[in-house]
Amino acid sequence: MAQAINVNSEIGKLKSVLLHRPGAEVENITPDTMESLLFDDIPFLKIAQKEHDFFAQTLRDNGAETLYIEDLATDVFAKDTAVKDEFLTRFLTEAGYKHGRTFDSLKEYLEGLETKEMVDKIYAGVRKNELDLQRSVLSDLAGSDAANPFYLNPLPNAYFTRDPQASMGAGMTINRMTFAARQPESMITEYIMKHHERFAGTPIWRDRNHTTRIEGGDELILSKNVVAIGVSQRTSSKSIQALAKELFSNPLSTFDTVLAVEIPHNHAMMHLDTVFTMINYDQFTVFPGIFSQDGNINVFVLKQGKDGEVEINRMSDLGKALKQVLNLSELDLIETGDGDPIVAPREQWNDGSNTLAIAPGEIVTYDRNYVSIELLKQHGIKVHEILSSELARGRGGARCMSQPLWRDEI
Ligand SMILES: NC(=[NH2+])NCCC[C@H](N)C(=O)O
Repeated sequence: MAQAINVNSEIGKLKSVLLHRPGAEVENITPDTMESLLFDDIPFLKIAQKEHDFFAQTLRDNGAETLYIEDLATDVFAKDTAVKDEFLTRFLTEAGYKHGRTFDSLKEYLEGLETKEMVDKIYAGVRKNELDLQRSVLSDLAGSDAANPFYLNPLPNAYFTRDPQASMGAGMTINRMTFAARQPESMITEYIMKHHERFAGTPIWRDRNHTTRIEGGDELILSKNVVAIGVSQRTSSKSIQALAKELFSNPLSTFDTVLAVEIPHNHAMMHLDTVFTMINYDQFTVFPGIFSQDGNINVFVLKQGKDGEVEINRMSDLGKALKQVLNLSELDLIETGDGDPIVAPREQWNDGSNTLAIAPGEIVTYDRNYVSIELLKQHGIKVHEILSSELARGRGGARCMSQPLWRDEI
């Protein structure tokens, strides 16, 4: 069985990447649902798609195969109706439907679609006016359920393929997402990893069947041995400790160190990769707002201890911790917005730190963050600028919108 995933760094030449093209789900956001759907505005889909296509073409032009998760899901469900049936049953159950009239009608509706159309509908959501269902129970007539125009909510965050899963070495984590708006996304990943022949035999370091949460924006592969994970609004320390234990004990894993980095818990900095990314052997982007007045930050170095336990060493200097775990004598922390008190928060908000390295010292990032871009160039980084006016309204950048499947070794 060929190895499907190989991600042992953040900077190795990007050869294969998982994407999702924004679809109808993005225009199924309303002002009332924007916040619960984790968006800060409603993108204009046509432009968001053009921008995403430009992003994907930039990756292809620089040697990466672009795989779309909706196509992989279609492959799986078109090939095996029993798997499709099981998926729909679990998907509807997780959406809160018990077996009965609505459950049966929804399942029949989705099963009646061509498979690709069904997958698009799973992402887009199912509106109540798509089914002619008699509403005979009170919850259909009054209260929050009645007010919701959807039987199945849209999944507008799906184009941020970084988060519901995380490639790590030769394996993957399939993530228990924090908010209900995104939890269904990783079920699609689960079915692809389980049933798509391309991923047969891929080790799963942690699956989504947990109560403690973790999201891929917090999971950075700093080297073959070191993973950095954010303690953030979206990832709990319990998940990090459990994943570290798995990585240290699983014979298929090469990881022996986890760097847990505690960042502010808020929407703007929801994941570690919104404030910190690795862009070269010894160069990183960093948003200065994650440090205290005296430049400190909570960093915990987790290593294999005695009897399978995890040993934890606390540090307060990110640079020192990175030098220690990566065996670097020097390093270059490049500040978002050149550290300016106005520019830095503005460009961090629009993902100026959320860069995607496609090779050592070569990144893709949103064109709008021109102060950060200028500074990166001054530090010798090759920058590919991508369009961002509509995509950025989802509060994610180039790293958020990509899940590497294969990177060349560095
Ligand atoms: N890796 C990232 N920074 N992902 C950004 C995801 C943005 C998305 N609206 C959310 O709140 O989940």
